[in-house]
Amino acid sequence: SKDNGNLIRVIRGHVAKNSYTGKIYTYDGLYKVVDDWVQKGVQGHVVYKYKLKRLEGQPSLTTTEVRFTRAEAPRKISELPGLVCDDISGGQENIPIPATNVVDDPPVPPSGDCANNKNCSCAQLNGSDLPYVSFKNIGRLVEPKAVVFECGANCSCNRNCVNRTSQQGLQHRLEVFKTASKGWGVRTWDTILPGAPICEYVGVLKRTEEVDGLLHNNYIFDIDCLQTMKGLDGREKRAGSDMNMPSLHAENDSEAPPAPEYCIDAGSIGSFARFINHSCNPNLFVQCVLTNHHDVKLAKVMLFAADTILPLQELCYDYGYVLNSVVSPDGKIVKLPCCCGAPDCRKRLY
Ligand SMILES: C[S@@+](CC[C@H](N)C(=O)[O-])C[C@H]1O[C@@H](n2cnc3c(N)ncnc32)[C@H](O)[C@@H]1O
Repeated sequence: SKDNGNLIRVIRGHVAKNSYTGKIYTYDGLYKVVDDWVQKGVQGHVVYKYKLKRLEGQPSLTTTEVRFTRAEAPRKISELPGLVCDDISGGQENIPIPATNVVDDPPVPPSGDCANNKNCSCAQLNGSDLPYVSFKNIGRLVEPKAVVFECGANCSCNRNCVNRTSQQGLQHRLEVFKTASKGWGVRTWDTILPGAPICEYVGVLKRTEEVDGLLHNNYIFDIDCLQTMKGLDGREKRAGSDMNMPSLHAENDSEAPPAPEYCIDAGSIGSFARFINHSCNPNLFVQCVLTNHHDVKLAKVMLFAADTILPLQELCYDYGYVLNSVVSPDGKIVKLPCCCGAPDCRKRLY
């Protein structure tokens, strides 16, 4: 109960003799013992009880704190009111240390998240603002970028830093399903908001020259930040680019950017991302992301939501092939009809 704003509580247990008249720290502050007595417990045992008065001059208690201190500590981290971080240690401790904030509106996490750190060098590489905003603890990409510079192993922030959005793993419930005309596809069970991260395109990292001419491998993704930036236009402009991308190819600015040197082959090993189909009117877009190094040739390839995607909609992105660019060993152009069904479908993938 409260007495002139100072909490009075009764606790059971033992208090060391020399601190009997002294002060006691509990979950919710500093107390003075104002009374004590002994009772018989229900099973006949002796129970020592102490009446404590919260010392004045401490910050006033909020209702949430009072409720919390009267109950057991919460069993699940996800149920903590005002949860701003699941584990402030970023997985470094054996037991996660959550952080809560029921004071600020909106609640902000303690430092360790670059959202509050104007000195974050990774954040600065992205321009003046962070590439992501946090919404309900999920980062969302504000706008497509040539490349996103995320915090990584060399940064002091923790695993939950908003500038590590692509490293947070799957955020939505998805299903791999058989489509009528495109083989397997992927659809969502949850509403996905624009800019939300979907997944990384995962597979075996290979040199593009190793896979050139492999017509029967449909799961190869070139690591091509130029195309990422400009969509289809990027690759078409490769031959004579006048694009201004100083951060990507400052060394040979006057020359056309080189063809992608590396690709990700999900033909034999990969994640569900390999089942995401092409659409000429996609709801995902491709974004190159750098986390632990700054080599754009080896950027991570991520898929982000381009739109609000409703439950049971199929996820798809633009594969970005240039028409007539796939040629068989005997020199014939290989064509693949598109079944995306978009009103403005280009009718062929390549
Ligand atoms: C990366 S895989 C996607 C998963 C594939 N549907 C499966 O069953 O494994 C790419 C292949 O899927 C098919 N595909 C993807 N999008 C398509 C589309 N819009 N129209 C027709 N086929 C498509 C093509 O065979 C393409 O080579």
